[in-house]
Amino acid sequence: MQLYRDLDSLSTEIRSGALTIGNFDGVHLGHAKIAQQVRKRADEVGGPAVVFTFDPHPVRLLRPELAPPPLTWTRRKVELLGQLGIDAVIAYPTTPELLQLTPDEFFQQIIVQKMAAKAMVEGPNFNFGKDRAGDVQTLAALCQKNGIVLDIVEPLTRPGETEYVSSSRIRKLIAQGDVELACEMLTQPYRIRGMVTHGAGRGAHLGFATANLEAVDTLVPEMGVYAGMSYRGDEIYAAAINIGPNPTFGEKARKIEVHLIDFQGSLYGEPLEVSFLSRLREVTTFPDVEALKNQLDKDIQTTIQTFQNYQSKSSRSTA
Ligand SMILES: Cc1cc2nc3c(=O)[nH]c(=O)nc-3n(C[C@H](O)[C@H](O)[C@H](O)COP(=O)(O)O)c2cc1C
Ligand SMILES: Nc1ncnc2c1ncn2[C@@H]1O[C@H](COP(=O)(O)OP(=O)(O)O)[C@@H](O)[C@H]1O
Repeated sequence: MQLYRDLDSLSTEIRSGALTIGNFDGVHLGHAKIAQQVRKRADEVGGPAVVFTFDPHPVRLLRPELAPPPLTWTRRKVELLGQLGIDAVIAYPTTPELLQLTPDEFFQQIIVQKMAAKAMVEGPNFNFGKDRAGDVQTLAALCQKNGIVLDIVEPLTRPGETEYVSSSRIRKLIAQGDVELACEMLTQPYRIRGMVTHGAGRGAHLGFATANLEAVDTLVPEMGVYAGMSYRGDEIYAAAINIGPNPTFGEKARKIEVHLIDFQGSLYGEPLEVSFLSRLREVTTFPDVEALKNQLDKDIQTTIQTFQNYQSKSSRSTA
């Protein structure tokens, strides 16, 4: 899997393939449906399967106050799209000049000249060019004129639901703490990353050392205690996560704390990734430290169980 950040250094392997343009934030099941069609068309035309995405999202430049926190950082998006059979991702720098291109100019300069696309795949609500003036009808006409195959893939709806799976819907679920339902709509459990910094130095004494995460650049779930996993390089640990203050100790600041089960050692200064499987409970004020420790014991047991269930479910689905 290749990540490109401009179109000048594009190797020829990136040209003449099947292309989709979009934000792909979170990489959910609807995105997977599009990626599958891109893969199929790429094989038919004998070229690469390519995702073209803007980095940062245009809304971040045009209306920063409206830009929601993203669900994925670029490298993670690339990783997830790679798992769906995509060969290359272009994370194109969003510049004011680029946003000035009319739909026609964008199509000619990017899709035809730079990418030489042979096939395109989009959803029905695709817009492109200055002021989002181009839509799927515009795109269909341009593709036809240039001999490019175009598929419009219907948005994915889960069985029994009417609202389709979307990044904004998943964003809402995570902001409310419903990481479990979000997980069912994503191709992988929701993940954040951060750097481990020093906290109050209490955790180890309690018998539950917690890595405090800072510099998280994507959406942080609602406050609460969660069961999940933590990734330290190639190592994976079951992890009990606390997002919130430490009211038992009179601390009001929101922290993101991760206890890695069966890990010993130092994590200070390291990057750490954490994913969320389920929300266990609210952050509570305990009458004393003993009561907190008893509850932490229970949280850890539930986390181990949740982790094991997840692992056996994912090994069944890949078997
Ligand atoms: C899984 C988990 C759940 C927690 N739940 C609570 C809680 O409900 N109430 C609370 O006051 N602190 C809770 N804590 C936070 C501990 O109070 C905190 O980890 C401890 O004070 C250590 O802080 P330090 O890392 O700054 O030293 C929780 C921590 C973990 C790992
Ligand atoms: N199982 C573990 N989970 C999380 N952190 C651990 C673990 N074992 C050791 N550590 C280390 O201990 C630190 C946390 O200890 P703690 O006493 O809670 O201090 P702090 O308040 O500085 O976070 C982590 O940042 C990490 O370097």
